[in-house]
Amino acid sequence: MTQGTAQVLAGPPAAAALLDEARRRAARLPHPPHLALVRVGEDPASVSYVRGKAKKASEVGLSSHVHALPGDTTQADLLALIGTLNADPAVSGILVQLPLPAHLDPAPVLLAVHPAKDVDGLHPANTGALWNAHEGLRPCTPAGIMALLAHHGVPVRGARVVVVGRSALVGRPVAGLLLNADATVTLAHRATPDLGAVTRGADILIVAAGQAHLITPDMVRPGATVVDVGINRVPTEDGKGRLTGDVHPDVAHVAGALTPVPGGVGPMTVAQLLMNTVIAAERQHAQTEVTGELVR
Ligand SMILES: Nc1nc2c(c(=O)[nH]1)N[C@@H](CN(C=O)c1ccc(C(=O)N[C@@H](CCC(=O)O)C(=O)O)cc1)CN2
Repeated sequence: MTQGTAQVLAGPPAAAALLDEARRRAARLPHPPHLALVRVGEDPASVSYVRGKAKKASEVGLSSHVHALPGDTTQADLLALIGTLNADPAVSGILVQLPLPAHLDPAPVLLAVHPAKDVDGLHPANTGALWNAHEGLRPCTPAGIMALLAHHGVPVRGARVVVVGRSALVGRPVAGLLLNADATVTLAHRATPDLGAVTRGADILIVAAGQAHLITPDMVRPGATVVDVGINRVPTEDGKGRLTGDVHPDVAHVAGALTPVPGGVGPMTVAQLLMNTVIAAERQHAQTEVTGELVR
């Protein structure tokens, strides 16, 4: 098979729409929202993602600062920086780029971020709010997936959705968002027996398993919408490597619609982060107007 037939659910136009909204809303605030980007060490992917976030922030009228800490930073020093950023009224949002170096424990770090500044939506106060359908900040890639589906007119309400992958960053929260949107959700993972039998039941299949080409055409219901969250770098003959998703390219011959990799979900992650920063700034502005301080 050489040519795809599925509709391409492109990320850039959906991300541009989200960024336009972030720009419009940021301009209505008394001060530009400020995003603190915390990176520990020099992991090349993290360096590139954080640089991209800062660049996009300035494009939509947000200020940002990259706090680049050395790779041997201690847990105590990282927590101290987060404490300083929490207490700084000029900081609207804090993002700690993941993964952290192996000697650091991410759980206490994510717990230390003030929930009102947690623009990554990973603090338990925000994940709990998500699961209870209460107001809170939502994780960027999952919220970005919802925005991508909405932008391309894919209805979620009443759909049978299968999510493959149960990570805290994508699988679990996207399942929660889909439930809140009245989808019927199945959460599958590497221990799910006969994964294909489960995925073939999906009207919408969301794959965030971190395994290149895990999903093959025989695992997809004809006409289904497939969202590929995987970003896997595979070797090429020229040694440069190439990005590929968790979904085999031949799935394009079976699916009704498919997100590409690159150029699908990835750009939504950054756009949603900036939208979250604007939402956080709006809520902080509204709260300090009433109470004079930010209440946890
Ligand atoms: N604290 C967080 N850490 C990480 C998150 C996150 O949401 N919060 N997500 C990922 C990495 N990530 C953002 O941080 C991210 C991944 C991919 C893209 C993206 O636009 N990808 C492009 C391809 C980029 C390339 O060529 O390498 C695409 O898919 O088109 C943006 C952000 C892990 N860490």
